[in-house]
Amino acid sequence: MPEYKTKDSAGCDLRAAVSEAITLEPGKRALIPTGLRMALPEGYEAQIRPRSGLAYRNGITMLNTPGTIDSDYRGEIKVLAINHGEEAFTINHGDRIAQMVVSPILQIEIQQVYELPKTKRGDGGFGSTGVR
Ligand SMILES: O=c1ccn([C@H]2C[C@H](O)[C@@H](COP(=O)(O)OP(=O)(O)OP(=O)(O)O)O2)c(=O)[nH]1
Repeated sequence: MPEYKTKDSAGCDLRAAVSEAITLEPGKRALIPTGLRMALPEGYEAQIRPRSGLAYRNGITMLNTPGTIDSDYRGEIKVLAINHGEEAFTINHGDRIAQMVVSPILQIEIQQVYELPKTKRGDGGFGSTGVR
């Protein structure tokens, strides 16, 4: 059983738990099992994120990044990997394919209102402030 801890780094690595190697052709995606199930305390979530080295070198990221693991989820944690690179990439059993970060969440209740407080930005977004 590999160790999963976050003492010296923000995320703990997630390893592929596959009976057979999976080859991701360019542009293709796959759900990769990790063999992990967990019970997060209420008020926490886990995020599944890419490893930057795999992203940089091989174009392997998570399609839904950050994937959300709910505190009431008891199923196997899976990684939705996608190959954005130009070459096929093979994932073998035990490979570190992603990382997981656990963080507290704010539990909120959304209220419907007819007016919002004014700000300088207002409706501006999506590049409204330019690049310089
Ligand atoms: O990368 C991921 C994302 C999600 N999950 C699992 C845990 C999570 O708690 C559950 C549901 O995820 P999400 O809420 O993102 O999916 P949804 O499409 O909204 O499905 P649901 O209707 O089941 O909430 O799927 C994973 O194992 N890996």
